[in-house]
Amino acid sequence: MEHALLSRRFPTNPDEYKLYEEIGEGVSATVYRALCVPLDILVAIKVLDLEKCNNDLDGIRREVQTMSLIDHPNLLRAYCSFTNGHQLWVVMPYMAAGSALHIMKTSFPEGFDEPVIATLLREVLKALVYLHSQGHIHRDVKAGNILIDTNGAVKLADFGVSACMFDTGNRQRARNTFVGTPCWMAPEVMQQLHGYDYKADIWSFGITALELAHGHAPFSKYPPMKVLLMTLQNAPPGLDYERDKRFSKSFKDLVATCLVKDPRKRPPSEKLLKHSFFKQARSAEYLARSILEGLPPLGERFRELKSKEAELLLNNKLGQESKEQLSQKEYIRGISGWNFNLEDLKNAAALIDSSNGTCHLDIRDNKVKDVSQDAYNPGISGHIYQERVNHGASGRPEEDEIQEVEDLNDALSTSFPSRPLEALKSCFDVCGADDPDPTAAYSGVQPSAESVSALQFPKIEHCKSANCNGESLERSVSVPMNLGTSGCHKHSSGSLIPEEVLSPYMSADLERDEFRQRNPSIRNRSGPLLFRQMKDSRTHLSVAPEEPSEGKIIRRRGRFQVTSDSISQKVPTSASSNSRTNLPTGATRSNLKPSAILPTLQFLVQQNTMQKEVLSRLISSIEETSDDYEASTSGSYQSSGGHVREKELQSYVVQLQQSITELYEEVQRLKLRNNQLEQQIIALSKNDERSQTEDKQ
Ligand SMILES: Nc1ncnc2c1ncn2[C@@H]1O[C@H](COP(=O)(O)OP(=O)(O)OP(=O)(O)O)[C@@H](O)[C@H]1O
Repeated sequence: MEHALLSRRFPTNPDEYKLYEEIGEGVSATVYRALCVPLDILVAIKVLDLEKCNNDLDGIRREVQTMSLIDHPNLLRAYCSFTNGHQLWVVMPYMAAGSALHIMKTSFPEGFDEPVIATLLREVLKALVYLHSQGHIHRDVKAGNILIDTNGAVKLADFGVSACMFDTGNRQRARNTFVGTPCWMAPEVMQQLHGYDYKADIWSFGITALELAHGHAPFSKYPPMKVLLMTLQNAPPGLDYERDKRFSKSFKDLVATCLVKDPRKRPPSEKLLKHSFFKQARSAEYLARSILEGLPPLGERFRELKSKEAELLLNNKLGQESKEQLSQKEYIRGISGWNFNLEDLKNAAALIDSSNGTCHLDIRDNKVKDVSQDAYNPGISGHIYQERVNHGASGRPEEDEIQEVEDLNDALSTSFPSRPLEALKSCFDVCGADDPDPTAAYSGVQPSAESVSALQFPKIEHCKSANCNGESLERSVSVPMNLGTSGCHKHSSGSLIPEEVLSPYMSADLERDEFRQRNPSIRNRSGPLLFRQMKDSRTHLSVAPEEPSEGKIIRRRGRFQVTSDSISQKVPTSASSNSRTNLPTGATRSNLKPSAILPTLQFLVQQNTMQKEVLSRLISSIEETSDDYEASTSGSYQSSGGHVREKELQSYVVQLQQSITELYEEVQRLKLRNNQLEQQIIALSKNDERSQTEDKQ
């Protein structure tokens, strides 16, 4: 039936469609229920405003061609698409029950029962297995993109034309809207250091599992900046043993398996599908019976949701918490978190007018609205997501030891992110406003009237690795000068440990640094933020010295790349995976004497102590700074001098935060190395003892 429909010729003339009510809204599009008049078939039409997307139609067309090869029952595929004036219309099957998110908002605010979740997730996972086997990354897995038909059929939606356009165009110039929270975004995508691959979908899948279990995604009540920091710095979210008693052990295990920060440790989708959790998945009929019965029509539900939102905006008071409110609101709209960029965050920050406590939010169409302080839905927003260590990571001594620093960071991120630009730079490797704009030559593309045929729905993204002129922002450490870090005069760019000591153990880093020195203009800008900025640098894509160790690119097609599935077969680059790589150059197990390694070890221990001192200085410095800051903001400190001081303090706090992040990483790295060295020494001592005994005999 479905194939028969897909093969029918859907008209590409807008006059042959009758638009009914609105049934959904995304970042850049509005979705309508509609009738295809000549075929007498109900459809959904996604209408994108091309004028708002500084778009690259050729790029879209190429992608669309690639996507047309995709065909799976769990992926929502478009019937056709065409331009109508400055709009792009995408005609697709009408999924009458709407998204899992909408269903939850209407009838299951606390989330679904486990068999329902298992059924939904199994279908989504089948779609991911297919996509990944084709070398694609969906990149936008979330409850808002799980669409359900009245018969209980489940399809993963959102081919992300909007995102494609944004990713390949210069979105900042085109829109002044703030886009979503990064709740579903994998840490490696946020970091933008080594690119990402299909394992990013596994993370989003884990977050979606939590979303379906609780009715909202982890951190959904927080502003984007905080979500970024929490995702990067805290232990991964998970199902709590106590609070989530209603869920089985296997569900908890599934979530824990997906939400591992190291993408290499996440299972591929194919393996995940074999997880025991999916044994409880049931049929489409079961789904229809258990969650769709009695649901009001989609359009009605959507209207209700919108009016609730409007009511909330009108009724609530304004104030400090409005940042959380923003995030919650965007979440409710089911907005994608993968499309935000620096400019958006700047705009969002600018809209938070801290002077009078009023917050204006421009979500779409440049409409300025009042946003209130109180939470949208006490049931949701009052439910702060408890961070917890949900699997093997738990109780890691390193984490305990740096908890202080994390807490400090957390406190910082709670208190200052009204101007997140600088702080964002520590999380992302992004072009700031000052960066040369590679798309500046863009002169406004007028969409041609020709049809973009056979659009496909899954938002598909490849691992991007591109370059951008400009100073590298990544890994920059800037310890404030007044901290008096006696042993650590090297305040910028990387390790606090002298290179000659570290170099034998850091060959990968060193190679990367060397590469950078040889190619000063080249930065790793992989991921969506990069691609957006670097569409004209595609020739550099193949130069991938910093390509992730996994998901090796096998071939590229347009903006897609095919990655290797057999991650496990790859040579791990982590220090722990091959102790030999950690030995000093030229040393092997057979000829290394403990005495040769001891000085290095002692030096590392010394460095560790030094860094602890630096950390405690940082902590006290930040405490002083916070006091200053509070004093300056709480009093009648309104003069322009005060403003300048405030700015100085903010950038100082940002510097401190960057330093903490770097130091934290450094300490962890050192600890790992120390452990390895210790183990090597123990092993070598044993060897020595054994050979001495043998010699004696
Ligand atoms: N084919 C469809 N049938 C029924 N409802 C749909 C259909 N397509 C989209 N919707 C509804 O419209 C909403 C918005 O869809 P859209 O794909 O534009 O946005 P999104 O994925 O939430 O956002 P983004 O564009 O940021 O990824 C969906 O969450 C869903 O509820």
